[in-house]
Amino acid sequence: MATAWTLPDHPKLPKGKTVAVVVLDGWGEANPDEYNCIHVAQTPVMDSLKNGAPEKWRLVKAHGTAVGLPSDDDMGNSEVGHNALGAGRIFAQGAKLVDSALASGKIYDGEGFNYIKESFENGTLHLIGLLSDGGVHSRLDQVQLLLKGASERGAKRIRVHILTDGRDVLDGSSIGFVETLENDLSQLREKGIDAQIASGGGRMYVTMDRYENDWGVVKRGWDAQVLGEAPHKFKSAVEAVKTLRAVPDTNDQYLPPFVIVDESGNAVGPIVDGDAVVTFNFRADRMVMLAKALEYADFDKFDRVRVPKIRYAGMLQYDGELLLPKRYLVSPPEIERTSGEYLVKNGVRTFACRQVTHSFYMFIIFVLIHEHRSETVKFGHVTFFWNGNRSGYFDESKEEYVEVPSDSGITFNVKPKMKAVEIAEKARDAILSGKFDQVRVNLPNGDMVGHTGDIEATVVACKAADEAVKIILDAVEQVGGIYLVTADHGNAEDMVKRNKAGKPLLDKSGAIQILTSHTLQPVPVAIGGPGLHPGVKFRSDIETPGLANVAATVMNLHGFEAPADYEPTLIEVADN
Ligand SMILES: O=C(O)[C@H](O)COP(=O)(O)O
Ligand SMILES: [Mn+2]
Ligand SMILES: [Mn+2]
Repeated sequence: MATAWTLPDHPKLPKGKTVAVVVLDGWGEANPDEYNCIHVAQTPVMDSLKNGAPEKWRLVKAHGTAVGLPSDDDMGNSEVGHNALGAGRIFAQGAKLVDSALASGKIYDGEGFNYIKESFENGTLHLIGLLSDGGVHSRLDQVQLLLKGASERGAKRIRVHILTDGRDVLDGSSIGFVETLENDLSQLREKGIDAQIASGGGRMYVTMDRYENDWGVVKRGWDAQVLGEAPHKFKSAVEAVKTLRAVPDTNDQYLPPFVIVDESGNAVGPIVDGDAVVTFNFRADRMVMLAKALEYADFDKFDRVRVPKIRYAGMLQYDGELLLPKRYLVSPPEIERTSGEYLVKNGVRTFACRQVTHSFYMFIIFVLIHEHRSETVKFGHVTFFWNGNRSGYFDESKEEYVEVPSDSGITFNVKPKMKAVEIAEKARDAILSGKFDQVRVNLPNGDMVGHTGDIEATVVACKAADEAVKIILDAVEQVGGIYLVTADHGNAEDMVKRNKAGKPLLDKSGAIQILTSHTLQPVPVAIGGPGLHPGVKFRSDIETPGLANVAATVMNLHGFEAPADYEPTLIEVADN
């Protein structure tokens, strides 16, 4: 059935207000203590939203089943958080879809697996991805099942190219994951399968860049994985990780690339003609660049030196618009009819097609042009993820996506303010220009600096994000607009691993265990601004709302009712 794109008018809320949608990345709500960097930081603007208008500030769930993850033990993340914010519904996410496909065995019946299987007789099966149980980009138990399943279905020679984590899991945990994998591979070897780890490196330094921020990262991985060349050579991956971690100031996230070599010093697993490759991350953003390098014939981002003729499949298809990669083991969630697409179509499509009278009215009062700003490390969050893992515009004439380049080649604790002011100033200018009805931004500081585990720097980061919010809210004030400030998941509000009672855990040496990852905490949603109808307040009848309830709320703020199958709006309008 054709989609009915026209949204009903909201019975009480007007159209034509400028709406600023601000997503604070990694900004959850937690008990105030010394490891809550948001609490420790001076954040007068966010504090005033919380304390100034209790009926216009509330918490929503940003993790687990509320955002389509397998269980409520799964922390939120940017992909699922922004997907829910933009799509207004909860879709079973990659982690869950891969779980079911493995459990039912359907993964082995699909086109993707049958394609790579053609290489099993004469070639090697290479698995490349993030080795941890973080559940954000990949999960070790899924890799274990895939190894078992592939070997039972004829893979005779297997090479695993690992990326160590320390970002979605504790730093230092990489050794345990490598040992677990080594154990599995040795069991396969006992069954006569030639299975080994072939290369590795830390996720932030090798392979897993995103949004084309730094192709050098992908090249380092390519050299090790495909060419079998790296500055460090070891006989085993456990030895590699232990040795490289012993160097001062290194951590799991930033381990240099290494290859595993045989007795004669030759790399054990370069990728060659006839091999099969699976990138086993289910999350797209940090695998798209490698997918391009593996799949595109025309490629000029770095010199690939040798481009093997391989059969390549992603765990999922990473980009539904680019159809990248062409082959994949599990179909991604079909996140369609996102709020962004609806809103664009209600500004323009109605004008262009049949509903002439209505559309003319719409056109005059609602030329909808979105402006989306963020710096490169988070750029795609308010575009790609927001739009249901889809790159590109819905209607280029009505949308503008602008990117503020990130600093590259540094860890963000060095510059915790990042480009927050630049992002906010661009948003401010867009709001003041009067050309845009929705200005959507992501402020990355709490998250990007939170992931470094540097508490002092994260406090500076939170203050910087708060200052950026002020710049944006001041502009909203000037144009008589509306704001909705929220976050995609927690991070900076809790920087320490805790026991069940909430007490910080200590490591063997008595030091606190720093939490570099996201959290299970809820996030705030605050609305306001001079353009907000005075009767608007948060409903009290939605008991456990989540991020998916935000899309209908934003549609209301633009003067529309949300589609019936969207999660309900958070707001109601009292007659006064
Ligand atoms: O990719 C990352 O940086 C982390 O694994 C998750 O962080 P994000 O979900 O905030 O991007
Ligand atoms: Mn995030
Ligand atoms: Mn993050």
